[in-house]
Order: sequence, then C-alpha cells, then structure tokens
Amino acid sequence: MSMEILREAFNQLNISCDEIVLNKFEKYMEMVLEWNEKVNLTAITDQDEFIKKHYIDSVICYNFSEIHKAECVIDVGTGGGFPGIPLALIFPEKKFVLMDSLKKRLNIIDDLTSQLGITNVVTLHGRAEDIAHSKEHREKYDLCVSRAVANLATLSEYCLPFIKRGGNFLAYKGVKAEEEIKEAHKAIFLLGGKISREERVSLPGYDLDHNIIVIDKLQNTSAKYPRKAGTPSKEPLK
Ligand SMILES: C[S@@+](CC[C@H](N)C(=O)[O-])C[C@H]1O[C@@H](n2cnc3c(N)ncnc32)[C@H](O)[C@@H]1O
Repeated sequence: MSMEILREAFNQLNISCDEIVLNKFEKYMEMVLEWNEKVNLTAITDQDEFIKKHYIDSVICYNFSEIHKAECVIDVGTGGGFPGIPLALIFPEKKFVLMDSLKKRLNIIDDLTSQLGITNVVTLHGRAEDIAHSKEHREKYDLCVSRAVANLATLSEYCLPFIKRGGNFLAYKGVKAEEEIKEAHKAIFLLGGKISREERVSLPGYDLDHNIIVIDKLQNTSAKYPRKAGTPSKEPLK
C-alpha cells in the first residue's frame, strides 16, 4: 500500500518520476526507519505515515515557480533529510546542500545517499549562525527550504543570509502561520527579505493542510546577521 500512496500523490501534483527514482524513495524510507532504531531521526515509524508526513509534505511545493528556477538549494536543519532528500530525488538536475548542527544525522544521510547513488546531495555540518558567515556559503544559494526548525523570525535569521539577492526562501509551516508572520515582519525586513505570499497547501485525502511562506530576498543581508549562535532563538529580531 505505502508506495501506492506516493504514486497517487505524485499523480495529483503532476510529478513524473520513473521506477528507479520511486525505488530510491522506498529504500531511503526503509533505511531511515532501520537507522531510527539506533539514532533518533524521526518520530514517525509507520510507512504510510512516513510517506505522507515526510515525502508528500516535502514535495508539496513542486509546482512553485521558485523551486523550478533555482539551481542551488540549501535545506537548513534537515534532520533526517526533509524536505531536502525528496526534493533532490524529484529534481535531479539541481544541487542540494543539506545542513544540520547534528553530525550523527548527516553521517547517516551521507551513508544512505552514497548507497542509493543520490549524487546531487551534499551535507554540511554546523550551526546556521556560524556557517552563514562563511564566504563559501553566504548569499550563494538560489533557494533555501526549511521545515520544523524554529519560529519564523528566528528561522529567517538562520536562512536569509544564505540566499542570493533575487533568490527565495520557502518556510514550511503549519496551519497557524499567521501569528508567526505577524511577529516576523520586522525581522524579515531587517534581513533583506519580503514576504511574497503565504500558500495554503493541501492535498485531498492526505491529511495535509499546511502553509508555505514564500519570502523573496530583495537586499543583501547586513554582515551583522545572523547574530552569534543561540541569540536568534533566545532573542528573535523584532
Ligand atoms: C525538528 S528537526 C526537523 C528536521 C527536518 N527538517 C524535518 O522536518 O523532519 C530540527 C532540526 O534542525 C536542526 N537545527 C536546529 N537549530 C539549528 C541551527 N541553528 N543550525 C543548524 N541546524 C539546526 C536540529 O539539529 C534538527 O535536526
């Protein structure tokens, strides 16, 4: 049943991918669930739920123009590889950098991507607050994606510094994004961004009802951001 759920959702979203790719989705899930018995990667242990909450939720932005025009994407706080891995599988021509502060999780992603021959993904270890100041990564990405990492004001301070001027940020949020948006307006402005729109994404029959907040990067981010590690979450910009 599990993989049928994914096929059906891909049909609804107009995602076309061949059996080789679908097989990678299946194997990645099996291997994450196997690793999950030793290292905490996800709270989800049921395959059908995994497909809905990790796979379908990750690719729900498939029809957004922002992702189609991007060549180089960073996933900040990727954890077990979401949304980065599912996006990398359906967009094999784009380069994905999956970043997290927990090395153990990234080691597992490295192992799984190498076993499955997923060649458009690299991992990056560190805290967003530190890495965003490195020359190699600052304002180098066309698109940043992030799910379940921090409130929008904090998250914007982590993510906007990675994005090139003219690029975009997709913040995966729950249904109650309104409050976060209100509290993050000033932070997003200070960081050189502007909310372009809030897209309610849902797929009938999948129990998914989320918001993706689309932020445009209009100006370069001032060198003083992000502030030192820990500060963006303790004292979000207001
Ligand atoms: C709740 S998990 C979400 C994982 C994944 N994005 C998902 O949706 O399944 C949050 C992840 O963000 C990472 N994280 C939190 N703060 C971070 C920071 N400042 N820099 C880098 N990674 C961070 C954590 O290590 C963790 O793996």
